[in-house]
This record gives sequence, C-alpha cells and structure tokens, in this order.
Amino acid sequence: MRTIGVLTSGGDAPGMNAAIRAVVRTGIANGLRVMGIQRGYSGLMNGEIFEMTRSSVSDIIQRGGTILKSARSAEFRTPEGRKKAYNVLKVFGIEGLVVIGGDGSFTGAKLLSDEWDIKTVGIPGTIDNDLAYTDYTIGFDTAVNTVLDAINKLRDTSTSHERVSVVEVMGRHCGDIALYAGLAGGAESIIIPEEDYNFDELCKTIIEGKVKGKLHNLILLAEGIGGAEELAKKIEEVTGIESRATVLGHIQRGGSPTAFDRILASRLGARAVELLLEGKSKRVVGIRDNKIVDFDITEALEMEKRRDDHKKLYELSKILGY
Ligand SMILES: Nc1ncnc2c1ncn2[C@@H]1O[C@H](COP(=O)(O)OP(=O)(O)O)[C@@H](O)[C@H]1O
Ligand SMILES: O=P(O)(O)OC[C@H]1O[C@](O)(COP(=O)(O)O)[C@@H](O)[C@@H]1O
Repeated sequence: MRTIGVLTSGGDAPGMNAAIRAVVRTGIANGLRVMGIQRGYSGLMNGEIFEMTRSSVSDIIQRGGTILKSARSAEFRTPEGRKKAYNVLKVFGIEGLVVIGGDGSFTGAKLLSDEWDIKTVGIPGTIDNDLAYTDYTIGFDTAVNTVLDAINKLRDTSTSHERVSVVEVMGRHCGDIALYAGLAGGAESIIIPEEDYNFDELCKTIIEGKVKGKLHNLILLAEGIGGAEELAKKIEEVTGIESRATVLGHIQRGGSPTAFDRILASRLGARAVELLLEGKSKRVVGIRDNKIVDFDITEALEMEKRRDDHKKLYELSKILGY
C-alpha cells in the first residue's frame, strides 16, 4: 500500500483532529502518502482531496471540530454514489481509506469495500458513545465534561431559586451522555432510553426531595424521549414546584478535547493505519478494557451494548442522587 486517505463523517466530535493527526503522522512515518478528504463522503465523490504533510496537522491536537470538515451525504447511500467515490479514489491512487465517524459512516465504508477494490478501516468518532463494540468513542468524554460544567452552573441557580432543573442532552438513541454526566453531576434523576421511567414516580421523588429539604432537583434527560420544555411544564403542574428546562444542544459537540479523548484518538488513529499496512479491510478499531481492539465492521455493528455495566451505573445513580 502506497497511498491512503482519511475523512471525517457524520456528526463531528472533539478529538477527531487528534485522530486525523495520528493517521497522518503514523502513515508518513511508515512511508505512506496520506491524502485528506474534505466534507466526508460528499467531498470524496466531488474530489475534494489534498495531500497532507506532518505540518498539515500541526497545532490541531487541542482543537475541537474537524479540520477536514464533516458532512452527511444521501448520494453516497446509493450504489451509483459509491461508484463515483471509487472512481475518484482511483484517480488519486488511494488504496486504503480511514473513515472517522459513527455507525452510518462505518456502514458506508463496508459497502464501499464490498462493492469495490478499496480497503477501509473505521475509527469511532461520535459524542454519543452508541457503538457497542468499543467502551468509548472519541468525543464522548469531552461531551460528558461539557455537560458536567453546565450542570454545575445550573445547580447554583436551581438551588438559589429552589427550582427543578431539567437538562436535555444529546445522544440520539443512546443514554450514555445523560447517564455519565448525571452520575458525575449528582443528578437526582436520569431519564434515558435504555431504562423505563414513570412520570408519577419522578414527581413523587421530586416532592419527597423537597420534603427532605433538598434545595434543587436536577433531572438529566436524553434527547429523543421527549422535550425538556414539555417535561418541565408537566412537572411544575403536578408538583407545584417551579421548573425550568435547558437544552444544551450543539454546545456538547464543540470544545477542546479532554486528555482522555486525545489519547484515545491518537491510539486509534495509529492502529487504523497499522491495520491497513497489514492488508486488513472492513475493520473498525476501538478500546475494550483499556486495550486497543479491532473487529470486522458487520460483526461490530451487530454487537449489543454491555447492559450489565450500564444497569449498574444507572442503579448507582439512583441510590446516590435520591
Ligand atoms: N446505510 C448506509 N449506506 C451507505 N452509506 C451510509 C449509510 N448510512 C450512512 N451512510 C453514510 O454515512 C454518512 C454519515 O452517517 P450518519 O448516520 O449521518 O452519521 P454517523 O456516521 O455519525 O452515524 C451518511 O451521510 C451517509 O453518507
Ligand atoms: O448536527 P445534527 O445534524 O443536528 O445532528 C444532531 C445529532 O448528532 C449527534 O450529535 C451525533 O450523532 P452522530 O455522531 O451519530 O452523527 C447526536 O447526538 C445528535 O442527535
């Protein structure tokens, strides 16, 4: 293998730049030409490609976002779109492609390798932590810390006004951001898609908390379950306690990555290049029990989250936050 490409796809995540840096520098250290592909699969189909040097990735390890830009492309979901992408890869002599993204991006990579002679390796870059094969995705730790910072501030004002504070966080179908930030921030209640929740029980907990002398009540709500505004309004109606909603939104996707995310991204980026050098394809890299691992893309996407560990954290948050 002489030339590889790297792109970022789907929702961006803090730490993607550190992963790009690791791919570029590991590639060059191993005698490869490394091409940067802009705007994900969309830029790939349009030939938005340039050669990267060691200095192309200088001064980016601390930056959020992705210097390669990210995009979502409907055209790449079609066989015609992927044929177009392959033709562009051929023109640039790219034999191996590193895709930094989430499950959708990995599915796209797998299809591209199934249909055309191109080797692909995926690196998990998404704040959601919704990929079961890896304990952590790049960006998750930073997002949790961003939420934690917000919770600390909301706690101050909630306490002053003796209010309920409902905080809605990202995560599509995965409650990890809400769970980890809620546990770390001492939230009274955490509402996530993986665990049943009962509105009457929630109100009972809030009223009991008030009776016990709690000055605030912090509720972490994962997006997708229902809006924070609506929930805060209903809580106020039923409990009679003033309630406010905060939707953190895209704030969670930005910011300087934590040390954890930078180190994870550096390790995964280097391993992705090694796999291509070993001639591997349709693989994804990840971390399990602090060891870098890799799996076949299909196998990885079919895995289920380790529910026991998740459940334990959820139960702990209930005992500690109540
Ligand atoms: N089933 C699919 N087949 C082919 N390409 C896909 C598929 N799913 C997603 N992709 C490509 O990957 C891009 C990113 O996927 P998306 O689901 O938006 O983000 P993520 O990779 O973070 O899950 C999509 O815009 C599309 O171009
Ligand atoms: O930036 P957009 O298009 O509004 O997407 C928002 C979604 O992207 C995410 O931040 C990350 O999702 P992906 O990494 O799977 O693309 C979700 O948590 C959120 O629901």
